[in-house]
Amino acid sequence: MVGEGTVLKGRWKLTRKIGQGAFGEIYSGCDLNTQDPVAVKLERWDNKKAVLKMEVAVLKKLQHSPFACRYVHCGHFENHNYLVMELLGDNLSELRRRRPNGRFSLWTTVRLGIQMVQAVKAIHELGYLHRDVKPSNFAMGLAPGRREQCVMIDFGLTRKFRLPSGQIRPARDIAGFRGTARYASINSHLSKELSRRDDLWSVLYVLIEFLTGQLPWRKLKDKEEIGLLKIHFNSAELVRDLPPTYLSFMQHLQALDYLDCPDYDYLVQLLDQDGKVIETEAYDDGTGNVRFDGSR
Ligand SMILES: Nc1ncnc2c1ncn2[C@@H]1O[C@H](COP(=O)(O)OP(=O)(O)OP(=O)(O)O)[C@@H](O)[C@H]1O
Repeated sequence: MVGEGTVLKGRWKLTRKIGQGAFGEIYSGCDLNTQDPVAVKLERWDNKKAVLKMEVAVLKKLQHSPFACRYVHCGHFENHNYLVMELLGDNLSELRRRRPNGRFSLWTTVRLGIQMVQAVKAIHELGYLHRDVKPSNFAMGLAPGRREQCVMIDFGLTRKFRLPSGQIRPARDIAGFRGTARYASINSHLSKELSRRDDLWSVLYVLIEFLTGQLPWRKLKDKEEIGLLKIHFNSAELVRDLPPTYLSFMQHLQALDYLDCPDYDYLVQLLDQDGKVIETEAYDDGTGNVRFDGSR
């Protein structure tokens, strides 16, 4: 049995189970050689939806990016494949739920939003779509110097959108739903082939939830009903109570076709404008005490 207390390859000790996903289990642990904290993701060999090998491949390619979890090691042990990586802090879903009214401040949302767009840009530049952008797939760094870093995790649903020639893969007529119902794009609900714009639709839904504490379809369980409500709200109404930035963000995504490359820098600039306004207010207000944890 692999579980708490197990030592993988005489080096990585599993200390505590910290996550249970559809495809595997996550443990916090320790590198017995260096005493560094680590996280270990385990996947059983008999899992029909084995994805860890692909996840490792994408993670290794993303190591140049500060928005990716640091890769440590991978291997197999007693009927399991495993991935050893940097131990991160709480994921953004847990952090939001702990805030009053389940909301982050505009300041925190701006900081997180900019990093999420940059993380998505980094994976797209490699030729992959993430296809499951959601708050629990981002976590804050724990290591010194990484504490304000928002890190993308879980590459189990990624898909290459470029051919070796560099061209975009032709869209399949029916691709099926991919992602998580609350945050998936309308295209995913319509079973359309996903492209770069769709990861950013998920970012937009996440940011709306961060700011308002909810999405209009939060109470629905049925994927089809959620899709219909997203279509109903595919208008300015969705971002009615938010800074104008969010309407511009949405309009940029609405204008993108399957093949189009999103203007990531424009989206970052939009979010940054709100950040600048808040900084000015913080200065005027004499506090200068802006924090990253949603306390403003
Ligand atoms: N490196 C890490 N450090 C700390 N916690 C992590 C790490 N990787 C994952 N987790 C935690 O475990 C949870 C599940 O991880 P992950 O999404 O990679 O697994 P999964 O099996 O693909 O899950 P799901 O089916 O929910 O997408 C994350 O939401 C996060 O809270």
